[in-house]
Amino acid sequence: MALETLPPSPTTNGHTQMKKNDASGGWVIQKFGGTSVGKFAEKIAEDIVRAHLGGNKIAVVCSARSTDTKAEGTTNRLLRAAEEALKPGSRLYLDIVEAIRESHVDAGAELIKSKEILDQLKSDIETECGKLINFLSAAQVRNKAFYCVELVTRKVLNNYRLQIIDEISPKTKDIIIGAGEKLACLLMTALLRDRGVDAEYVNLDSIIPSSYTVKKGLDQEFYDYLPKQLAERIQLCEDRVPVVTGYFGTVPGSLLTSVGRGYTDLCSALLAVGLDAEELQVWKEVDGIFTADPRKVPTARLIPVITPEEAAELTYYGSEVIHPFTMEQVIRARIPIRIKNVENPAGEGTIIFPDTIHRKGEDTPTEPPRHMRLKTHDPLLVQRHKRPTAVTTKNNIVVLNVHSNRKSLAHGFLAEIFSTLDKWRLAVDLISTSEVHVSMALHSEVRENDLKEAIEELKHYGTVDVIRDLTILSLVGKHMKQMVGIAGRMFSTLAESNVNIEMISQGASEINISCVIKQADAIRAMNVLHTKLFTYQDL
Ligand SMILES: Nc1ncnc2c1ncn2[C@@H]1O[C@H](COP(=O)(O)OP(=O)(O)O)[C@@H](O)[C@H]1O
Ligand SMILES: N[C@@H](CC(=O)OP(=O)(O)O)C(=O)O
Repeated sequence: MALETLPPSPTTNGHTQMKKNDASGGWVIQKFGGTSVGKFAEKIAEDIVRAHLGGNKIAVVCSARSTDTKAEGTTNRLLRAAEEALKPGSRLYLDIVEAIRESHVDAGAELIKSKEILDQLKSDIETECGKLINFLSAAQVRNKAFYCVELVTRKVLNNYRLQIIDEISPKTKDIIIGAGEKLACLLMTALLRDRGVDAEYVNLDSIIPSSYTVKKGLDQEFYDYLPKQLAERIQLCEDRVPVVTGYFGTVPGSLLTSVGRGYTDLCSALLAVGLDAEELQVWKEVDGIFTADPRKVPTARLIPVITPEEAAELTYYGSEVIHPFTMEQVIRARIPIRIKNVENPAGEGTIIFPDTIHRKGEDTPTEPPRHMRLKTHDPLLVQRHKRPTAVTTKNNIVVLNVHSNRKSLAHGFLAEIFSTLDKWRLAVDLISTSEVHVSMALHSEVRENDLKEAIEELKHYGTVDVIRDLTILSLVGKHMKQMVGIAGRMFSTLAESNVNIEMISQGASEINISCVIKQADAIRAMNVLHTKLFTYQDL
């Protein structure tokens, strides 16, 4: 019998009464990232989920486990297994799945005291890993068959240059990575039950029926549809705590290509909307959003409240605390998002919610969150001092400078440049232009080959020079548009510290001033700006 259907045991691990999810308060969604599930599962079960029951109804969303870094986590291992399964004859994917199986069984054995629950968990892990191996083996067979057809076709066409398909289809990859969230949630459900919480495993892999189609990408229709589906599924849990796989099936266009890594944040956001939650809590290993990356700037301070626009700018410019798609739907539904630390559950964290001040282009200011009882000293009502909100850096930047050969008019020049970038699927992070000159900063983690091809093509329109090993340094803050001279202070501070500036750009949003500097200067520059521009008495 799978955990999904196992009846709660009334005497589990000495807990005579299983805690129910029957509080009168509204829903709070608690999303836990992979490294938190990997390192602090017990703390999550006891000090966070169990401790919150009683006041609110809780829904838990988990990512795939990472015991050390995300790079070494289950999702990356699964992606490696998928690559291996592509190679005809390779059996390495079996070793990878075995290592994943073993790490989940070991974690269960270490954490779970009830033999009955542990045995059940082990059997569920075996089943899940068995399904995964079958799927990977089938993908390998399919690939071999495709390879044979290619061989025949190319021979017919007199082309003997053979290629093995070197990329697994995005949909197949989605199904493979989904196993990571399923295993993490099976473990978390078992652990919660072991600690006296009546929990139910909720596997979302078929929440989107295969018949569901969208016209183009993940549009608003999809964002309205999925929360309803999720809410319906959660209602079936009645008064058990749902432990939901942050993986939500094969979405139109594929999860990895349409949403990308970090998709479990989006899942929790849509669940919050579907359940009309009081709050979405994203639990991490940092106290919230800081004025700068606390690993790089020791004097960085926690920001109590931040607007979604500011959080989005920080996310795009190197401080990715939550997935950029998380905010829009939740804020639309007037649900606050709170970033909290699993290692410090008592901390207030950072609340992401719009302030009630008019923004340019908007007639009506946003209303405060419906469920928050605002107090007069509430930070949402307190005007912050006029200083930037945060400073951030994004490394591995390459700058392309294109000087026009004046064979086309200025508007044609820009159109040609952008169609080249579009053709090679290159996204520009920052741009600065004059009629005959364009400087563009791109993230260099793009496919090196695409970048090379694009550069060759850009040479048709002018001379191109390429500068590598750069960093985008950005000041972000909603108050900056009223701060006369802030850009001047930013650049003079950098100049005084001998930081050379390669390129400057002020975002259209007016809440971001960015420049490009050498990567070797990045940490020093960020610390200098933080010291000089982030103290109240200074401005
Ligand atoms: N402004 C910022 N505020 C908070 N964290 C930041 C900021 N900029 C960068 N970071 C980094 O983002 C990371 C996010 O938290 P964590 O949960 O540990 O990472 P992950 O989601 O990658 O597992 C932290 O390690 C922190 O150093
Ligand atoms: N496990 C997935 C999804 C995710 O959201 O991860 P995390 O919450 O650990 O960032 C990934 O690594 O992409």
